[in-house]
Amino acid sequence: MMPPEQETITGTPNSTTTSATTTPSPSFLLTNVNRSSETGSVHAEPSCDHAETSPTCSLGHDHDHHHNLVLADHHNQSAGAVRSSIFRESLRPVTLKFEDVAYTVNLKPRNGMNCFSTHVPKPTRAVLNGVSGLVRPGELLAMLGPSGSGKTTLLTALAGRLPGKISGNISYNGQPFSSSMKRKTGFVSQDDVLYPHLTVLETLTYAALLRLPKKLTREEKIEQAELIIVELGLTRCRNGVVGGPLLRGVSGGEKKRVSIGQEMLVNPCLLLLDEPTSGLDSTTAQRIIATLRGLARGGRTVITTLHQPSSRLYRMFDKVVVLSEGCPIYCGQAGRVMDYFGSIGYVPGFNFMNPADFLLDLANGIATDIKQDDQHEFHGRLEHLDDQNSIKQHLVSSYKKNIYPTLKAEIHGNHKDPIGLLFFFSIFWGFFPLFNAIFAFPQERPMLIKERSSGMYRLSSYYFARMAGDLPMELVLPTVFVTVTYWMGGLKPSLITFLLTLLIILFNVLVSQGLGLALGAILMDVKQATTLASVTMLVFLLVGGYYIQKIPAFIAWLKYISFSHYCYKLLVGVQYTDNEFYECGIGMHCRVMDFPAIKCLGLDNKWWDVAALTVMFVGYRLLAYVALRMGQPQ
Ligand SMILES: Nc1ncnc2c1ncn2[C@@H]1O[C@H](COP(=O)(O)OP(=O)(O)OP(=O)(O)O)[C@@H](O)[C@H]1O
Repeated sequence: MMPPEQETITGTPNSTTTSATTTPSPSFLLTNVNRSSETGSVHAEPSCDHAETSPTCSLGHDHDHHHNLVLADHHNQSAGAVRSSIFRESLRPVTLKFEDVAYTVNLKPRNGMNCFSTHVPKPTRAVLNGVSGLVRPGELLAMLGPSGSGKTTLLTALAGRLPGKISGNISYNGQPFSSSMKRKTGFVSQDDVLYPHLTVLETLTYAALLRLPKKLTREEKIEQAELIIVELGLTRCRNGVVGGPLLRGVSGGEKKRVSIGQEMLVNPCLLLLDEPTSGLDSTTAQRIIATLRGLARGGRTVITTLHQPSSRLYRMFDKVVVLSEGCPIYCGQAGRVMDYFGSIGYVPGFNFMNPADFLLDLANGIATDIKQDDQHEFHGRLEHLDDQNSIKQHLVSSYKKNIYPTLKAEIHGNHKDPIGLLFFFSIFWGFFPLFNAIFAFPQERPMLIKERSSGMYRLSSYYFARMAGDLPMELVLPTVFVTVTYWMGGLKPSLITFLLTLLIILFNVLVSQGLGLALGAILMDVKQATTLASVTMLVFLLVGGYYIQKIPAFIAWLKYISFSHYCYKLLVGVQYTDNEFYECGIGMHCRVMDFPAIKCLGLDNKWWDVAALTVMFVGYRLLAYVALRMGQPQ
């Protein structure tokens, strides 16, 4: 059972296996958590509103990486500050999925070919061939590949700007490209399209005046342009002319940032950039990628093509797609490429090789080194080791075999979400005793009247008998469900975790039953009680914390009276301990309790949750009893 796609973001820094929604469930950690908890370095500070999250991770012995993150964080913070002041319109997160994208172009017939002949097929060329991927809000995806591998074509297709017929599926929050999506998409082309005679300030101001919605005043639009200048570090050259081939103007990096600024003005949810760092020195390139990462961390979906990023740049990407002659050879977490290619027999020629160089070599069919253990098999498989085409073919077929099925399942959301399933079953299983209990008192009116005349209301012996009768079922079925759920999730919980999970679900069942008794006793009308119970359960479910994490303030208090909320908190709480870590980036390990979707829940006081459930367990029954004593059963 998956939650529906949500607008709220409580993203994760590492989400290969996260849900296909914009809200990764805590289940993501169950398969990624480092149970040994030996990892030294930890980060902190994820926020419940990922849109403003700025994770600061201290890293395992990696100075460069640390430097990158500090730089990125600086940008994140400034990006966050500017966003909060200028972008009053909320950002709508976009999850972009593309599956089996293929694009073929017709080539001009060669001289001598008879164009009018119906027998000679028109020459065509497959520019893209079965490219798939998934990018969530908060993620920065880089497309890598040699020149002519199809990066720009794919980027243009994702921006909804590619003419001609594209086969495959491209969806934006599950919908095809639309005019409203177009308004939310920013596209920065490889060549900066700017007026050379305008200054940086004029360029951005005019763009703001022309592109921002009419409801903003002129002053507000100008203010936004000014803020973009600050955010992109263009203050020093704000009055310099942009320049062009015949007019010396600002530097290439500054020009590129002006182009990005033009798109940022409209606060795009989806930002696509074609080679934003081409021709720039590595520091400027790093600054631009850090800005993009900051924009992504602010809740945007950012995709960029790059030619040859340095290893420092590479480490800033969340995901990469690697293309070789239009075919994908890798799509997934940037930090896992070495592991993946190592697993299929390709290792870099020397230690500490830039992963981007390694990937580009592979995409060109150049395998610098092949693992000793795989040599034999490899020689058998390929006729000539230096045959670049064979290497490419092998990489493409390995992708199809190893990556594509998982990616496809992720795109379709067919992944396992054990906590979600447990929560769903606990709620689902709570419905039966709830509605069962509703009938207990209204159906017993005659007996209750009799009891009343004798001066003693009991909680119905009939009810007790039935509860006892139902108990085996109510115990056995949750046990089966919990076992099946863990089994389906591929997890092997400890016996304690398993028993605690079971206990929580049973507790939830009993509280649910108490609510049914109370409603039945208060209303003494099955129809009314059933309706009220359905509405109450729905509200409790929605504010429980699984489906919606950022509940509007005016109804947020409802979670305190929702037993589903406490049940969910405890269910999540028993799966993890305080000193567990998960991999939240390359070489980074974060505390599980700091995972945004978990931190939002606040699992620090589990005993309070148990106490709240106990109060409800007793309270509902007490309420039922009082209602029976005070009520007037006729
Ligand atoms: N409309 C078209 N007609 C003919 N060929 C095309 C067309 N569109 C793309 N191609 C070809 O498809 C291939 C991929 O082009 P694309 O611009 O996507 O590559 P790229 O990976 O972005 O290259 P670069 O890194 O050099 O920008 C190129 O060989 C290009 O010539």
